[in-house]
Amino acid sequence: MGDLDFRGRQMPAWFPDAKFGVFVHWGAYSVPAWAEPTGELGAVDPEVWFAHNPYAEWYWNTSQIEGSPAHEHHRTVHGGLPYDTFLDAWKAELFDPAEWIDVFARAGARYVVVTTKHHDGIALWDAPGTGTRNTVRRGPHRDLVADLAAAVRARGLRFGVYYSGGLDWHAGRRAVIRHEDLIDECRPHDAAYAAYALRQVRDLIDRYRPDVLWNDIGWPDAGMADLPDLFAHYYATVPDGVVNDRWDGAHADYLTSEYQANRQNETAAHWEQCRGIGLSFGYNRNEGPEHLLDPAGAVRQLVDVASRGGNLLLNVGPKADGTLPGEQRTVLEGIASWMAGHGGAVYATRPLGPGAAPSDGAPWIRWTRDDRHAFAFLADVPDSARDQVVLKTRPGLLDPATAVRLDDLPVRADAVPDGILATSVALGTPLPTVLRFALL
Ligand SMILES: CC(=O)NC[C@H]1N[C@@H](C)[C@@H](O)[C@@H](O)[C@@H]1O
Repeated sequence: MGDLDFRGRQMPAWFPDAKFGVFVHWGAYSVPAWAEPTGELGAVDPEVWFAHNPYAEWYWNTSQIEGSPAHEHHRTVHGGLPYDTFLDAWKAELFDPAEWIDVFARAGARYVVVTTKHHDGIALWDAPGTGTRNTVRRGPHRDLVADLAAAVRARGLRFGVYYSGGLDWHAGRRAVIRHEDLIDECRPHDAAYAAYALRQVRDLIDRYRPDVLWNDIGWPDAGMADLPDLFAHYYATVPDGVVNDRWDGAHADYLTSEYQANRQNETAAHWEQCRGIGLSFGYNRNEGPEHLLDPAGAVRQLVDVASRGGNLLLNVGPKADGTLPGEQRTVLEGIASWMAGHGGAVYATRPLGPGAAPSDGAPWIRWTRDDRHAFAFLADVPDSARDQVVLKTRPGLLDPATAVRLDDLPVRADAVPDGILATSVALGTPLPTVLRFALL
């Protein structure tokens, strides 16, 4: 990742301390809210990915692919109408930004990143150059970016903007049929689009002062020379802002992975894994419980990422009417109740590093640390273990006698040859139990 003139720029502590953010993908695509729940990015054959795209926010593209189920769905259910019809049908009549952010804050999110313009080219603010192709002039008739920025900041959370710099289906490109299309064929790279996109990102910076600048897919070739000034302007406007890595290699404060894709980025000094609660970022009416993380799964995703030094950006796909889908809200509320008693073992921690081994099976074990303590997260301890588990640690790392459970239930911890034998109750639950030890 080639740093431009920002060599040696320090990562603001708030970002790695935050550990947990909520992503919001909300757009005209939330009206059809239709995709095949095929599988996770990185686990589905790229050859079938685009025609059977589980990302409901890709509806315009998927429905253009002849022979795809989405194409058939669009023809039979929506009469093959132009995609922008969905913008006018998007009313957001029940949208209550403060209510959303209350759910996200209680779940323990420390930052919220919202789509401001996704690949469909429709802006959620009165973006320069979009004419009426935005939510202020049509559909919701609201500056949704401003509404969300205000609600996020009123709750003391950090606010970030997602912008699709690399793909804009209104910039006159054909549908993405296969992965290599994403490089050139289907992406706008011309000077006119580069000026258009630059003007919009500068507008986002100047209007909303976002704490996170989250670009996606890449940046137009003709606009790469604009980026040093853009980032300099951003940092001058938001000194402790952070920039992600999807600018075609121009610059990054941190690297990103997405579901199972780009996992190699999770070894960087600073990184963030993004994924939906289900298989899609935009709301997909075809997703059922079998496609979604359950609360324990979401908590363990967060703990696993935090234990390896990353942040989890977990996505919520609101419905077109502005309500949060019940099944997604349930997951967030499950995270909330666990984080209420255990967040202190996640926030502002760092990987414990060598000397204490995570597990890759049952029991599920992860570690974090702060300046004075090590935290062991245990889940799925088999019944046969009778609520005992050996935590593999090196001698002299931590003091077993100082073991306490963060939920105040009793625990016994004894030094054994390859670590610590912890004995307690209900270690077999899917939701992690957390033990705290003093570091020696
Ligand atoms: C790895 C990659 O380029 N992903 C693009 C992907 N990012 C997600 C956060 C969603 O916005 C998808 O719709 C988008 O295509």
